[in-house]
Amino acid sequence: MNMPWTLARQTAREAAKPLDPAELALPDALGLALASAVRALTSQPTCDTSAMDGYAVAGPGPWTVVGRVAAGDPVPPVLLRRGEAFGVATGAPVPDGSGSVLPVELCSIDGAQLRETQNALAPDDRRTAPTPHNHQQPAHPHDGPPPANRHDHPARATSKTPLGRHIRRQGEDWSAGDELIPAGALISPAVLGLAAAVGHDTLLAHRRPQVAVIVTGDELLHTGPPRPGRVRDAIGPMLPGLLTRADLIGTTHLRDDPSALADALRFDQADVLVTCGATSVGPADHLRRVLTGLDAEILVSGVACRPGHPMLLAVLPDGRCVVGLPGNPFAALAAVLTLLHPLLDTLGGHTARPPITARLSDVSAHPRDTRLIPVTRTGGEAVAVGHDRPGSLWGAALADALAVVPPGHRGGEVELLPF
Ligand SMILES: Nc1nc2c(c(=O)[nH]1)N[C@H]1C(S)=C(S)[C@@H](COP(=O)(O)OP(=O)(O)OC[C@H]3O[C@@H](n4cnc5c(N)ncnc54)[C@H](O)[C@@H]3O)O[C@H]1N2
Ligand code: MOO
Repeated sequence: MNMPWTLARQTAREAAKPLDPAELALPDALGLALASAVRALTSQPTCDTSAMDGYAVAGPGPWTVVGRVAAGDPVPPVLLRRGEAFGVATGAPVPDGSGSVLPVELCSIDGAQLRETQNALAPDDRRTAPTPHNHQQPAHPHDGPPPANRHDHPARATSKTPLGRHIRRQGEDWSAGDELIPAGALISPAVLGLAAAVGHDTLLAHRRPQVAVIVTGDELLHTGPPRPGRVRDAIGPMLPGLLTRADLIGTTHLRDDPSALADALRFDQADVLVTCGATSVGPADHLRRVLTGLDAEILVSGVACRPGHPMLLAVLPDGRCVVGLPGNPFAALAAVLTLLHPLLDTLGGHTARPPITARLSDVSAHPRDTRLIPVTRTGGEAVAVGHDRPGSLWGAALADALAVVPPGHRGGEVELLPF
């Protein structure tokens, strides 16, 4: 009895536990899943900071320039008073008492005398340091309103910087201890950059699953054109690009020989063994018998879907998983998306991918089985590309996803499995 498609996918997702986490240098964590949340080690900015090259000013102009601070300098140990200005670089700390920053192109300097050449400051920006009771919100054009109560810099708690134009307020992006990215999230290039920005040198990430592939079949060729009785292996070349959340540590090509298959399945360096072919009931289809001989627990033995119904998922006594892909290449792709991807996501500690959906019309559903149909997607519409016989990857090669068409579906939204 074939298992319903949604249950098969859920079973694959729950077939294993996430692999052990390790503390990894940032570059080594790319593409893995976070085993613990990324938290900020400091506030950002760590102090009130200029967003422009120019002059921090206090009160209305003209102003007298009393000093200069560059990016990389500590907070200037001065309190800016009405009528005073301080040269600042983008990213440099502004002195206490700064009302706003006047961009260098909007002012003129004559000796130490600074004037606005255009009306760069809003009336509110010409203020001096407020008391904590009339503390203003920042008006930096690139930033939204800051969260409340972000003044956590102990040394500056009594003389808070006035918050004016082009001043990025201490802690306006985040405070020390804030959770920025949850556990289970994919460590993308931007996550690495963010982790570095908040002070991390390493991240705790789940180990990437190690996958070994076993391609079986007396009839398979690995070079040159197919001919009567012989077919080119299409699954071996397809698989590496589908293993984006795993390491492919080896590919073995076997004749249809049960003892060779059993030996290959004893390879203990892999967390997951992916077999290709031998899932069916023909005389050379040994996979189920071999797994039984190895005392494997077969969790999924056939799925109510087209193509790919003989697909299989088993767990060996030592916890390694076996995913059996049917020999027909498009059926093998369907099995990768149904069983292998959810299993690898779980082993790698990734949270479930949010479902992607699109409207799909003009396809006929099957009365009992889920159909997996190659589609292209434009906006919210999916269009079937055809050429979807189980032995042919033509349709899949033209597509960017498989649409999941449940039994009896009468049109409307369907889930898409991108690849
Ligand atoms: N009596 C039945 N026969 C079959 C059934 C069934 O229910 N009852 N199911 C059919 C379906 S559906 C599929 S899918 C296949 C699955 O077969 P196997 O997993 O056992 O694979 P093979 O028999 O070895 O090969 C099937 C087919 O695919 C070609 N093949 C195999 N490996 C590759 C490869 N790496 N690259 C390209 N093509 C490959 C092979 O030459 C065969 O043509 O069983 C049906 N039969
Ligand atoms: O799974 Mo088979 O026909 O669906 O290739």
